[in-house]
Amino acid sequence: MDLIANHISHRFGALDVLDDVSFTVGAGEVVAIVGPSGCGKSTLLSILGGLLRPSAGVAELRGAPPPGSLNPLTFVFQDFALLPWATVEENVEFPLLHSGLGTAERLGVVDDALKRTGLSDFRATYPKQLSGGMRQRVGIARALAVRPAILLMDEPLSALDSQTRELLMEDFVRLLADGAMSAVYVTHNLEEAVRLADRIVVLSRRPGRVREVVTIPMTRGERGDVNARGQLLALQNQLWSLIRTEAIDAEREVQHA
Ligand SMILES: Nc1ncnc2c1ncn2[C@@H]1O[C@H](COP(=O)(O)OP(=O)(O)OP(=O)(O)O)[C@@H](O)[C@H]1O
Repeated sequence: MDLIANHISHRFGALDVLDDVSFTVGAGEVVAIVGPSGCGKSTLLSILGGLLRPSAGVAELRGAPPPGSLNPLTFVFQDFALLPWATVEENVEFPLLHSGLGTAERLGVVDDALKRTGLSDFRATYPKQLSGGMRQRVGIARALAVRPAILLMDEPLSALDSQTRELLMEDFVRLLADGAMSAVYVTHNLEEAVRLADRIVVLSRRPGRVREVVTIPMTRGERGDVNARGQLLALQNQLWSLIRTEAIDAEREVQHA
């Protein structure tokens, strides 16, 4: 299933946020969106996920969802967005409650999502008893439970310390390895972008326009190798040189706002 951003523009009142943004996320592909603060990355993700109607253009899905998919698109948020009064298992089951699945099938799906995220031993635990990294794993398990074609991720690792971030990046690489799911990955972190994405859409300062699309010429597996570090760093520098000047301007603008 492909996700297509087709000439998307958006304004909030008098504020022009996105200007004629187009790209395609093919089946099994991971596309990162980077750009200066406030350039419209989260707004674009909301439009792609159908939470927000763009002022112009359209976000389209093409092709059939994977078998058994309950929802072709699902979000993973920076703040995890878990239900604090519910256990890990109940949090993961939550999006399935009105899915029409029978209890046995529902619990099977939950088991599978918990297994894939290494949470099987924590099913009866409450979010407040878990570390940030484990909470985000619950957020990911809940997203997987609807068997999505495409994960929409908004800074999913930014609330975590660097070691936990590294471990979760490895989790993402594993989860995405079979090419069954695609992802759109919004991040400020260029290291995450070059480690995880197949292509990186670089947006300009607000109103965000597609400035460049950078393709990463290595498989995700190859990027885990120590010998790939130099090449990844060079790609990160290439991205930073594309957004540096505008990031400084955007920062000044935020400080004076
Ligand atoms: N609901 C809204 N109403 C009005 N303005 C909004 C709304 N949501 C976002 N904005 C404004 O739109 C602009 C783009 O916001 P958005 O959060 O999409 O940018 P971003 O690139 O994700 O930002 P950051 O990098 O800081 O996370 C900002 O100036 C923001 O203040």
